[in-house]
Amino acid sequence: MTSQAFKPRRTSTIDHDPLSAPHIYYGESHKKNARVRTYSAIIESQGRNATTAGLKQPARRISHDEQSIQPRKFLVHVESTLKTLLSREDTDNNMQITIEDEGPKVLSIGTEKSGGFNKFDVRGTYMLSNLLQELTLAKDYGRKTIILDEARLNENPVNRLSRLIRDSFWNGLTRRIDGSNIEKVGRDPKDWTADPRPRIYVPRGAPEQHAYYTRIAQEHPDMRLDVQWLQEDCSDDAYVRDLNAAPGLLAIAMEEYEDPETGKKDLRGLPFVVPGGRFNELYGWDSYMESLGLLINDRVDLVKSMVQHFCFCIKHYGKILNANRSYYLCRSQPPFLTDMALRVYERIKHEPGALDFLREAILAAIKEYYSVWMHAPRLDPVTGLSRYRPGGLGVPPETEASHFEHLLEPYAKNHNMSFEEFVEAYNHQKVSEPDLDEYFLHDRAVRESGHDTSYRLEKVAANLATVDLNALLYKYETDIARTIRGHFGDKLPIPAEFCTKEMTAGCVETSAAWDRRAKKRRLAVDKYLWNEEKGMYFDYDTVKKEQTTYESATTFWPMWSGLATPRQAAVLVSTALPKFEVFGGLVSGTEESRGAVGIDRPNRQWDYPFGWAPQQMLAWVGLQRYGYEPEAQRLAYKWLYMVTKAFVDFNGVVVEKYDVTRPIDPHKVEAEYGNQGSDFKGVPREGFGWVNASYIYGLQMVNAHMKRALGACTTYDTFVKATEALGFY
Ligand SMILES: OC[C@H]1O[C@H](O[C@H]2O[C@H](CO)[C@@H](O)[C@H](O)[C@H]2O)[C@H](O)[C@@H](O)[C@@H]1O
Ligand SMILES: [Ca+2]
Repeated sequence: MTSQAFKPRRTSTIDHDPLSAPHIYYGESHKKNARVRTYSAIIESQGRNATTAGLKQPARRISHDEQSIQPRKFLVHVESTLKTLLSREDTDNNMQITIEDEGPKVLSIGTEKSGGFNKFDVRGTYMLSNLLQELTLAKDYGRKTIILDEARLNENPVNRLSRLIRDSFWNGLTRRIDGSNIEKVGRDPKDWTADPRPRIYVPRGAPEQHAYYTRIAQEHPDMRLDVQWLQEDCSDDAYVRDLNAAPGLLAIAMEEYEDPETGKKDLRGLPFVVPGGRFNELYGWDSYMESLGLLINDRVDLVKSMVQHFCFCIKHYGKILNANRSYYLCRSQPPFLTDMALRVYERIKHEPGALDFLREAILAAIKEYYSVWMHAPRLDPVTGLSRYRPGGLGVPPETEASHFEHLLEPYAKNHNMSFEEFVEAYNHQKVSEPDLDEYFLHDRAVRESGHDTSYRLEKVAANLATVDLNALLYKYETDIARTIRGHFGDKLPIPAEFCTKEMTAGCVETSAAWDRRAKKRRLAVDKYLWNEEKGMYFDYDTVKKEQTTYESATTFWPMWSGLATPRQAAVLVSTALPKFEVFGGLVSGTEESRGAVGIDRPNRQWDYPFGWAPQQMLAWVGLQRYGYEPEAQRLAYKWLYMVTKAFVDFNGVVVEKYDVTRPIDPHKVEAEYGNQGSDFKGVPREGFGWVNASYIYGLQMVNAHMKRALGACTTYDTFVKATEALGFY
């Protein structure tokens, strides 16, 4: 095979940042720098005989540029290199290059300096998968030939992942709901109907949005946008069930803006971040978790608007929704609004309107507190504690079709019906099955808790005063007290639209009442949820009137919210922490609590051996709050190492959850609907919202030594040995 050299038009002194974001690096301005007249094809076919180890030999080298003092750049023809790379290295044909592929793990590509004549070996899974990612991006931008900096291929993985999250993933996950975007965000991978189409439900209190979307639908008939009013009482169980025949988005906050070109005023959706994968809408607690990373990445605008969306939801739907789809209308999620709003306020307090923003959020949180969490059916009047206990009827439609088969098949059989016939009859109360009613009451509560699903909660969730929820409400109470005192002169008048019947006479809130509520909750939590003997918190069954025994990582949430006393915190660290600490950080629950799993008792994704970003982040913050800095850093290191290693070995993967006991491929989780975030072609574009955030947030917690060690993919044990040997710790 012969090789023809390029004659590049310029030397390699391009004035650019080799690690700039893809739209800059591959976008128009960069394009002109890589115009070439000819291209020398990669030598691909030689040396491909199998070795004894079953691996293929690298392609034959021509001339190699092994030595270079200048940062190396390559001159690459995008399409042909992609083709060669995939055919040699992606041996399991999943459009990713991972440690499971059995290719030669080396590809020679032409150097820019030699006009592509001399070759350099790109070696190993990480560099090759980065090459695949870069070529895929270049192709997206319509590039035929590129000059590629080696720095993009061998970049320190910690820097690379942080950079991708900051420059690409957040943008990939950002949505606005308006005419410009409704086709994208209207798409619902969970839609079960025969004719999925963009549909938006607008609450009665937002007529301007109804008029807006009606106009958009008329202007763009090709979108097939269906615009519907919601009825006034939009949480009525039967009404929400009936909407399942035509599922759709629920309208969220919009702003007025002026088109800079035409000078015309119009509405525009406020942006927000979706979790990723099948979750393409605004979620409750995911948004909070995402905000912890977004704020570090200076995306205050996004977090601020997510707070505004939550205020809109409380005003128009009566709660912060599980997510803004019609089938979530009865359901909320773990409440984090006060903390989220206060974090934003800290960043914008010098701006005009900042205090109004905070006031609006605190008023909304107060309304939510009274009317959702301290109200029937979620409030347990005996203990004064709260439960996840949403309304709703029938089988949750958004789950995987097979999720309830095992449970429902026997009922269908008894009624002599097919599975589908039975679900239809049961949902519309044409057959009565009280046991199933009870089952689904708890199932809906499991989903409201965000911990869907887990043997901690199955068949009992709606009766539990959980540690998690009550720790969060304590945070509301203390945040609200502190804010009223510190920002509103200890008197917060409540406008009529935020008043509920539980509010004090004259509708003025003062900090003293909120301090009392917090104190009362702490006493109740100590009485019902704290277990002195076992040295940790447990949920309390308000019907059986006893503590449960399932050991859950939620036991650390009282440290996050400041509910635990310093002594309780010390006991949690010495007694509970060792039960949950594993290879990749904290596991959701202990193996013993989960019990045996098998064909008839499948794995649940919020049980052992799985670990989730929110559990890690809340525990880190809690540990720091009580002065357990080394423990917080250790847990953060373990989690970050696991995420980094999977990212390096599996083509940049970042997923919804991890098997934190599995060192080699922790992202492989086969529970319930599988793992979200792993199914991409060539290049990851989104990661997963809360794991992205945990990565950015975690990196702020670990020290400089740890950060360096993570960049070199050093396990925690090796890191400790090395630093001990050097006398650092
Ligand atoms: O479709 C099944 C369930 O999916 C959601 O739960 C999971 O994803 C959410 C978004 O990332 C997350 O908030 C939750 O903690 C996860 O378990 C949804 O929230 C459930 O309501 C739904 O039934
Ligand atoms: Ca592969």
